[in-house]
Amino acid sequence: MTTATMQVSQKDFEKAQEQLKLLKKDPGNETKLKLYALFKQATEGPCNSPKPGMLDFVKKAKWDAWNSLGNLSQDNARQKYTELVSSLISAESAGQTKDASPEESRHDGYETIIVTTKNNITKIMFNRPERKNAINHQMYREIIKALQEAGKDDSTIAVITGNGEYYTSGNDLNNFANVQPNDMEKMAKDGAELLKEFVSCFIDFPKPLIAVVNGPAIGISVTLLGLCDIVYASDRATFHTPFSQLGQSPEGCSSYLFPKIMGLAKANEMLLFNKKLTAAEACAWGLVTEVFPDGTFQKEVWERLKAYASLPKNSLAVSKQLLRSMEKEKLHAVNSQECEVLKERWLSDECLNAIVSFFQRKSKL
Ligand SMILES: CCCCC/C=C/CC(=O)SCCNC(=O)CCNC(=O)[C@H](O)C(C)(C)COP(=O)(O)OP(=O)(O)OC[C@H]1O[C@@H](n2cnc3c(N)ncnc32)[C@H](O)[C@@H]1OP(=O)(O)O
Repeated sequence: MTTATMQVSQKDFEKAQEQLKLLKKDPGNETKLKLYALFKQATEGPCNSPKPGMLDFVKKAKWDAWNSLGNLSQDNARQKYTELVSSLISAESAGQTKDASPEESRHDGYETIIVTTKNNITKIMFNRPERKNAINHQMYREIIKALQEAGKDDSTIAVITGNGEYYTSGNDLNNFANVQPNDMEKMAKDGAELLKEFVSCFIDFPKPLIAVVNGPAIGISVTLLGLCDIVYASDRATFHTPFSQLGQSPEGCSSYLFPKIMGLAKANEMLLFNKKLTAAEACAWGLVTEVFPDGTFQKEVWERLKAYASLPKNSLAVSKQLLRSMEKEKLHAVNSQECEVLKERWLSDECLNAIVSFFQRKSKL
């Protein structure tokens, strides 16, 4: 194609301006700035107005966009403007013929969790409903992998939830079963390392992380809520950290975060004395953001999350990181210390007796 045939007439340029007014969807600020700059260049030539002050954000963004076109000729600017409008019109009419809502894509390679992405949300769902979503070693590792991937994918937010009746019943007590006496120390050491890595992923997660607590939550699944950015709960959910009952000790940075969230007196009732909270209590104590009736829980929460996930992704990520950065070092230190204490706890008679008792069907929470 020669330059002559590529050239756009004044009439085409004017037609493009009319077509632009017919767009149904806002093309977004970046595209609007590009259109503005090309229009100015096409009609007035290279940027000739004085640079606005730093605090005049809108004028400065417009000026920057126009100025960035340098000495682009008016003909070329008209051409680019017309092409841009035409691509927006085509994209919109293609979008109208397709299903408006994007498909949910399922991520491969997971057995104990289901990982999907839709509407800029990556959802990580505990998926052992027949075991009340108890977290075995494989599930810890798969959640680590899923969080690492979600941290880097295109999603704006990530959500953790449970499949079925429970959110999760916490650590799978089978993680401690069938260990030969000679292997006990290794079991405790490996367990502490895995736990430390697992909790670190929550501390370091770079985007908003939201817990959608669909039912009862026990143990580590409750402590981790302190590391989530928002916690939505069904009114059927309960929150139970039975550490002393199990001869264990708090993890998930709860020994530091729970007193900050709910005050020391309340945290002590949960973390020392096994107090199980209703969803309403957990909300009043600051652990839960909002409680929804179970009948409308999924609909209300996902509608809200869809709206949140359409907010500017980078702004959300940097803001989350800013909020977390103040505490990050401290949280990693707390995590290390909690894992060290638990390593000893798992070798204690108090813990072993509680586990034997569970498997002999003598105790249930
Ligand atoms: C790397 C290691 C890191 C370790 C980090 C440490 C974390 C600490 C914690 O998370 S502490 C919390 C530990 N969790 C528990 O103690 C819960 C134990 N489970 C129960 O008390 C009950 O199962 C229940 C109250 C959750 C549910 O009771 P219900 O009667 O409604 O249902 P069942 O008991 O019949 O459950 C169905 C089957 O699922 C098995 N199961 C449920 N939860 C767990 C679990 N956490 N660990 C192991 N197994 C669990 C239950 O045994 C049933 O199995 P069965 O059908 O074979 O009998």
